[in-house]
Amino acid sequence: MTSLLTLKNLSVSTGGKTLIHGLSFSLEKGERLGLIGESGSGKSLTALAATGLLPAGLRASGSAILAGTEVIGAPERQLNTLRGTAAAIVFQEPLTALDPLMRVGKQVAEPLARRAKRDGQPLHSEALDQAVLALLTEVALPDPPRIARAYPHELSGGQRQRIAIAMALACKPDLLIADEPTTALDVTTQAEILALIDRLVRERNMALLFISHDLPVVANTVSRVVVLRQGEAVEAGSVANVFGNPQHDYTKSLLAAARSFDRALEGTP
Ligand SMILES: Nc1ncnc2c1ncn2[C@@H]1O[C@H](COP(=O)(O)OP(=O)(O)OP(=O)(O)O)[C@@H](O)[C@H]1O
Repeated sequence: MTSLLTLKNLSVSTGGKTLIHGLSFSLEKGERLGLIGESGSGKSLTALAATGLLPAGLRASGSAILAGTEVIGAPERQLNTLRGTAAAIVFQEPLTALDPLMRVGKQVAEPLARRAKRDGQPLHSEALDQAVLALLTEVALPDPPRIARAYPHELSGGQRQRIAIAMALACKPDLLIADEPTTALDVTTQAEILALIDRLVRERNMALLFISHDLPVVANTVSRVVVLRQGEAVEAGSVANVFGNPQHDYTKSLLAAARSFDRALEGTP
């Protein structure tokens, strides 16, 4: 079986500095993989490199094959097609994905229309409006017609993240990449957005690359993890193995930090 995403010896560098060192892992169709590691360990850069979205000044080498296409060195045109179909990313801060001056319904309509055209079944006017409302309903936004007319600043942080998720779904991706999708939200909203992602991934049979430093959330969301430290994978395996029987000292220290945080919250020493 060919994997949906295969990284082989992927490195990312800037100037003389290497930020990701020879990373290799693969993700099968419908599989859920977590990328964990402390801040600055290279989680986001891995996702950006895998989808050809590295910012200017950063250079990737090695291989990242997404849905059968080599991303590293691919022309922008090819990458655009791939991002609109094979993979979509939900970022930590929904405002980065949203245009502040455009009604959110129109923003969801754009990727929907693009994907429909690519599929040879173009959507226009009334049918497109209906598809937008259906997508807003799917991400459990209340009163979709009202939300569709709203501008991003008129929505709550959780509602904005639901819009960003709807825009990702509009691409009908085989792979959803969620990069710390709940970090910017309050705790109750975090739980709702996680439950939403969990449901959508299951219902649409998408693969999930889930980036987070919240280990309990990762344990509940994915089945396999890769542990990154300073741009290198130090450990990888099933959640049960890596969390239950960590081999690397760094993984042990991440787990110990998560446990002591939990104990502090419970008020036990
Ligand atoms: N555009 C850039 N130019 C130079 N260095 C960068 C750039 N973007 C990221 N880096 C560096 O690359 C390293 C990895 O960053 P990355 O954002 O992937 O970490 P992360 O694990 O996702 O962290 P966080 O959890 O804080 O988002 C960091 O040392 C960061 O400073």
